[in-house]
Amino acid sequence: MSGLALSNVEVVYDKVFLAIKGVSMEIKEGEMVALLGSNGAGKSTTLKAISGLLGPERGDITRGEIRFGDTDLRSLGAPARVDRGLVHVLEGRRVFGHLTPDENLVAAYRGGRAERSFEELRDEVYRYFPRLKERARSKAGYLSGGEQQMLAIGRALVTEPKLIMLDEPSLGLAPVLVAEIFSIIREINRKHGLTVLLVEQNAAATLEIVNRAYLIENGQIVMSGEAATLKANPDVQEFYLGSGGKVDYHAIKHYRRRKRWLA
Ligand SMILES: Nc1ncnc2c1ncn2[C@@H]1O[C@H](COP(=O)(O)OP(=O)(O)OP(=O)(O)O)[C@@H](O)[C@H]1O
Repeated sequence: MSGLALSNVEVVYDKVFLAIKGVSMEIKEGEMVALLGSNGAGKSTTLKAISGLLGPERGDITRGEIRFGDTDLRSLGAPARVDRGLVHVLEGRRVFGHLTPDENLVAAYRGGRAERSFEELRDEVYRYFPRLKERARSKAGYLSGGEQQMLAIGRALVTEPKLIMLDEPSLGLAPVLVAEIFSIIREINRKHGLTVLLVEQNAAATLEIVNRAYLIENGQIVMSGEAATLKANPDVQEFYLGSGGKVDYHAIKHYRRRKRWLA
C-alpha cells in the first residue's frame, strides 16, 4: 500500500511562524498528483513534513496526521521513511558534484536493505535517462542543469521507492527539457505504478501530465480537482496559467476580491 494521506496538517517554524495551516491531501497508490503554488506558498514545507526533513529547519508538525499506507509517518525518522518507499527529491538538484553519475547512484543505494541489485537499478536509471549514461564518467558538477536534475531523480529511483516526491524539477530548465523530464516521470508512473507527488510553480506544464492537483496559497489548500477540470477553471487560468488576458488595472479591486475568495 503506497497511498499517502495528510489530514489537517499544521507546520510551525521556529515555534512561531505558522507556515502550513491545516493541509489535507490524498494521493492514491499509482496516482500522479501535483501540488501547485507560487513562491513561499508552503509547497516545500509540505514535502518536508511528509519526508521528515523539518527538524534541521527548526520546523515542527504541531497538528494533524500523515499516513503512508497504514503507517503513521510522524513516528518515523527520515531514513525509516525512505526504507518504507517514500523518497523526496529536494529542490535544487542536490547531487555530489565531485562524484560521477555512477558514484552518485552508488551513494544513494540502500545496500543490504535493498531488494534489487545495484547494477539492475542503475541500468534501469540509464534506460530512462540515456543522456546520463553518456556522461557516466564525467563529474556530476560538470553536467548541465537538466542532466543534474535527471541524476537527482535517478538517485531517488535507486532507493526503490513506492512514492516519489519531486520539488520543482522544472526550475531553471528550458521548456524542451522540462517536457522531456516530465514525460519520463509520467512513463515511470504509468509503467511501474510509481506514485508521484509533483510540486511545481509551472502549472501549465504540470497540468498536462498529472491526474489531479491541489493548489496551495499562504499555507492553505485553496482548490483541488482533476487536471482537466482545473485547466478549464477561469480562476486557475487567470492566476496560475496566465491565460486570463491582460491585467486591467480598473479591475484590480475585483481581482483582489476574487483572490480573497479563493483563499
Ligand atoms: N526554515 C525555515 N524557517 C522559517 N521559515 C521558513 C523556513 N522555510 C520556509 N519558511 C517559510 O515558510 C513559508 C513557506 O515556505 P516554502 O519554502 O514551503 O514555500 P514554497 O511554496 O516551497 O516556495 P518556493 O517555491 O519559493 O520554494 C514561507 O513563508 C517561508 O518563508
